[in-house]
Amino acid sequence: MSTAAIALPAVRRAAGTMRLPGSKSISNRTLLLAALARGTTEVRSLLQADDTRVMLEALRALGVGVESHEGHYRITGIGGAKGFPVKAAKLFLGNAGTAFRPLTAALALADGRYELSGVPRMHERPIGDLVTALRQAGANIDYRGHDGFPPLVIDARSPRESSVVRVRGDVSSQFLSALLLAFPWSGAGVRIEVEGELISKPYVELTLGLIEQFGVTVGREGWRAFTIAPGSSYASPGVVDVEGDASSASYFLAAGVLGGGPLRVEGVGSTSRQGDVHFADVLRAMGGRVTTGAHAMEAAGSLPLAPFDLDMNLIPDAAMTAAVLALFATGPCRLRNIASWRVKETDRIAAMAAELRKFGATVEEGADFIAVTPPPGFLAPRSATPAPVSVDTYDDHRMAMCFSLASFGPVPVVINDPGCVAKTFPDYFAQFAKLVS
Ligand SMILES: O=C(O)C1=C[C@@H](OP(=O)(O)O)[C@@H](O)[C@H](O)C1
Ligand SMILES: C=C(OP(=O)(O)O)C(=O)O
Repeated sequence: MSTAAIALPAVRRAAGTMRLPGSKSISNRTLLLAALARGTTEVRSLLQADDTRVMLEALRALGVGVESHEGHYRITGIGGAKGFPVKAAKLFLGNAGTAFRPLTAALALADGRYELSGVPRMHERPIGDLVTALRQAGANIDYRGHDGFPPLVIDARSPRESSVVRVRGDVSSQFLSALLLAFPWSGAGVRIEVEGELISKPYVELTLGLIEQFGVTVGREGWRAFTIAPGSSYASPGVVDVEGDASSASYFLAAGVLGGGPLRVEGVGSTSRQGDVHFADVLRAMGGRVTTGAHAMEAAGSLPLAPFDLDMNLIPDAAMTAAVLALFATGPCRLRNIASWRVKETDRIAAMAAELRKFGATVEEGADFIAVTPPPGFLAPRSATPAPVSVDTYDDHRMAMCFSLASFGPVPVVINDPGCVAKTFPDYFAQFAKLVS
């Protein structure tokens, strides 16, 4: 169900401090690892949003012990067991890639019958490369709708000795992350070979770092192959503090640059493995001033912004923020190597192009790039009664969040269905309103 549109007031200034919500990627990885580990894990500062809610509900439905108290969670792992306590379940996973892909891998190595489905868009997001890889390890997975896409039915794994699994890495890094997360739990040794150029590499580093925190070291040959020793198993580290979400930080850091600053985000900084902390470099390339402490970042700047032409493959989520910033640049900007945008919450290349054009930008799109020539006059002062631009959000939280930055321009902005931010940042618009004027 869609939510009532928000009319954003014209803003000029952005300054202040905000605490970031927990990282989506770390939250869902930690929940699954805690569920698979021996022992109890206390998870602090977990992201409270749709993507983590579906993961928590799925784990509960599978019989994993989940207790919550004042925003902290205690997960009692299933440890040495090679299956989940509940042997048959239907799991609804919304549009959460970080729940759907890793749970598919874990359940494919288990011993029950599970049906996994999501929202209609999730049923258009590819999963075939992961299923193909898991079948090499004896997984019994059937497609309920179209081949290569959810929904899926997973039955108990057939024992198979093959210890090499090949997975394509050029559609989503989540397939490789899913295999890396699940195999140590199965206890079977495996060598995972990556075919094609792996995209979104920092997310795999994040996976490896968290696996290590749960006591398993993965052997690796660069980005081409990863090995998990037979007899591996996860052990709870006791407590995990989830750091702030670096992708969510991108909107506020960008606001700090557009609106003077200083705007400080707390919860993520230079100690983070999240690739999107490097969005700071993109802001610097556009003329912004960004400083990075161990667990906080601060941005300041002024208009106009310098044009950019950048490969965004390592930061596909924060890259959407950069695309909207192109409206404020003094010349054409180009975002390259972003083919994965086409298979995310919506076709983000098409959606971004359509909405930027509403502001008068000239946009060229290709299979894996978007080029934006800013609209003439976008940096001019607001005229007396400009007509508002109504932004469609395509049930994509990032479309809603990044287009809030257009309110620094010369026209009023209306964001349609702003409630879609619930996927990763339910109170985004309230936080944004507190920091801009
Ligand atoms: O592993 C993860 O946590 C994620 C990986 C990325 O997806 P792709 O690997 O499909 O680019 C990213 O866009 C997504 O928001 C989260
Ligand atoms: C691509 C995204 O989500 P998912 O984890 O569902 O892939 C995203 O949050 O931008």
